[in-house]
Order: sequence, then structure tokens, then C-alpha cells
Amino acid sequence: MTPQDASRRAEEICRLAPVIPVLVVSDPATARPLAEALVAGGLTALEVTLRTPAALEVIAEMAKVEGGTVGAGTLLTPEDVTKAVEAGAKFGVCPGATDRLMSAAEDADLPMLPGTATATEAMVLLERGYTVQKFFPAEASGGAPALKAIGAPLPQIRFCPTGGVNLKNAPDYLGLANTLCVGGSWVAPGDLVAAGDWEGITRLAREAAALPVS
Ligand SMILES: O=C(O)C(=O)C[C@H](O)[C@H](O)COP(=O)(O)O
Repeated sequence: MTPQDASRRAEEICRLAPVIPVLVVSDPATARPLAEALVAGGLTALEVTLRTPAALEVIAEMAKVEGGTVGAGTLLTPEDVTKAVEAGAKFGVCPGATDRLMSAAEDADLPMLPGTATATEAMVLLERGYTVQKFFPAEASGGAPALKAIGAPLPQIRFCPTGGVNLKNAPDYLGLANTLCVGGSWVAPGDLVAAGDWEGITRLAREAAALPVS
């Protein structure tokens, strides 16, 4: 898959909903009800971070949920790419980007949302062909004003800001011309997942799905 095709697919995924839930799931038994609750609320693109031993099993379970598009986050190595694809991930997300990682994703036909936080990082990926990127860590890197400033000289890059984004500050990003959607963990808080409060999660998802995107 070329970087251009990967970016086209990443853009389609980012346009599915205003928010991509970033999920850190430890118990595979919660995977399906959690994904169903988020999809029911209108958040259909889901990112499962490879930060728990259960993550690959969680991806495989969530991939069975109708209406959902499940991706793998925190991809750091070519081996992560292989495992994510085998588990059924339809897209990949990484906090930054390396040549080795991006080549592995291109070889595996896995559309990637690679992370950048500076103009130089964004330009390096743009040079390779990636016009859709994740702005990470968004809030710590200057938030919406920083992303707006990056957009002035680099309007051809569209972003999914992630990291410190919540219901309150999401509109600041979603109002920017260079923001397709945001990523965030706030729609699946650990206490609600642990309590099996799927209705509560659907409510949070619905609220997030209703955020206007300009
Ligand atoms: O590891 C990755 O690939 C990630 O996507 C990292 C996440 O962007 C942040 O962990 C988001 O976390 P919150 O600030 O809690 O919304």
C-alpha cells in the first residue's frame, strides 16, 4: 500500500465520527460489550492500544462487532504491525513514526495514522506521502493554537489530534480546517468499563458523536 493510499484510507476512517476512542483494555471479556456500546453511541472507529497483554485478543473480539472499524494503537515495531494485522486490525496508530515502522505498515497494507508533533516531523512524513497524521501529544504540544499554526504553512496535511483531548477542548480542534477528528480515552473511562456500565459508555459516545466537525 502506498503512503498516498494509506492516507486516503486513514482519512475515510477519521471521517467516520468526530472522535476515535483510544482504548486500553485489560480484560478480553469486556471487549465485545465495550465495542458494541461505543458503536451504538455512534463512535465506529476504535483504537485499541497494544499496551496490555490482552490487546491482540481484544482487537480480534472487537473486529467481530458489526458496524465497527477496529485499529491497533501504540504500534512501535514491524512485529507489532504483523501481530495487529493478524488480529484483524484495519488501521494502525503510532505515537511517532520511524522508517522501519512505516515500511512495515506499507508492506502489510495497513493504513497508518502516524504521530507528529512538530513542523519538521510533519514535513518528513509529508515528503514520504502521508497527508493524514496524528498530532501527538496534542495538548502538551501546544493544543489547538499550535495545530492551527502548523496548518498555515502546511494546509495539505490533515490531523487527528490525540493526547489530553476531552469533551471540553475537542471543539477547539474540530473547528480547525486541518482537523478531521480527534482521538481520546475519555469516552471509555476505566471505572465504567470495570463496572460494565455499557449504557454509561454509550451515553458518553453519543455526546462525543454529536460534536460538530467543521
Ligand atoms: O499509544 C498510542 O498510539 C496512542 O494513541 C496514545 C494516545 O493518543 C493517548 O494515550 C491518548 O490518551 P488520552 O490523553 O488519555 O486521551
